[in-house]
Amino acid sequence: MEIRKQDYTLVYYLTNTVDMININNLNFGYSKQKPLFKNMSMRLSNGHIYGLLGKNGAGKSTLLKNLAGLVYAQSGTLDVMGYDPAKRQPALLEQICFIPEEFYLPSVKIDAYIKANAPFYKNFDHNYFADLIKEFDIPVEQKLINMSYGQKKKVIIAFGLATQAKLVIMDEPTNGLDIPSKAQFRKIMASAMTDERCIIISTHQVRDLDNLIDTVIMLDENDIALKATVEEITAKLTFKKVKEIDNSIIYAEPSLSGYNAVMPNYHQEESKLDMELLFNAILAEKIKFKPLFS
Ligand SMILES: Nc1ncnc2c1ncn2[C@@H]1O[C@H](COP(=O)(O)OP(=O)(O)OP(=O)(O)O)[C@@H](O)[C@H]1O
Repeated sequence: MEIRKQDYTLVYYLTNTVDMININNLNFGYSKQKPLFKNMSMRLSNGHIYGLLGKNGAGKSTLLKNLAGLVYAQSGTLDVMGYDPAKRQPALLEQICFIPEEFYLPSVKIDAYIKANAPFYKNFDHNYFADLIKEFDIPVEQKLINMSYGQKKKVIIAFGLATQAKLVIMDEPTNGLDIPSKAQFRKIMASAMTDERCIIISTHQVRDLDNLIDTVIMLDENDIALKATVEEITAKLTFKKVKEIDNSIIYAEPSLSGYNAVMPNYHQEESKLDMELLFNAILAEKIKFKPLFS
């Protein structure tokens, strides 16, 4: 059997801790007059769960679509496991699981759906899929089209994870999930994480991702406003409740008993990252945060 250079490249990417995604000077806009990303550069590696945050319209879904090869850069380069996703080569596509925010499922039962779609993924794990469907309590005898939005979402999450793809991209995966399902989702994602995988989850539901993501990426004003691990963030910043505001505080929001505040972590205090507070803080005080994370 002939082994192509690209097969070697893929094996290399899947067996080493290297940049799985390398975005270099990406320029993208749906029209030339309205650029969405300007010279964006970023590297993402395996073994991480990235949380992608940003205001409505910041470009989260668009960035994910660029990575999945569903829209194309105007200039700059995008390298996903050694491939250009815009070329949509099968060897790369079978290593990408993209769970979009909006999706269509056909008028068939799960069995027929799996029969039609699983063959595109040579590592598809049928037993794991069956376990996930059971755990998510999906009515297997019902046609997909007649399922509730949350049930459909759980089917595509289960399908996506069962593909065993190395790059898992999820756009607002917890939207539409009920409270127990969100907890199941967190548990399933934590166990789906392996050293070879890179998981990117875009969300507004930051509390749903609490304790799951290890790196925060925040998009704002056509670029990356922040990319930092939770460890880095809590090493540099303290999140705490205070009674009064003083000069040490970078950003604060009133709470019932005073303020929820973010301040530099001068004394290596341990605190828990409040992602919602961080998000609002960076939007409000981007210039003050920039030197801390550059
Ligand atoms: N197919 C499209 N054609 C033209 N403009 C688009 C298209 N898709 C998205 N946009 C625009 O691109 C911008 C970014 O949209 P995108 O959906 O990527 O943002 P988002 O950060 O995911 O937003 P949200 O949090 O609301 O889901 C928005 O201004 C949107 O109107």
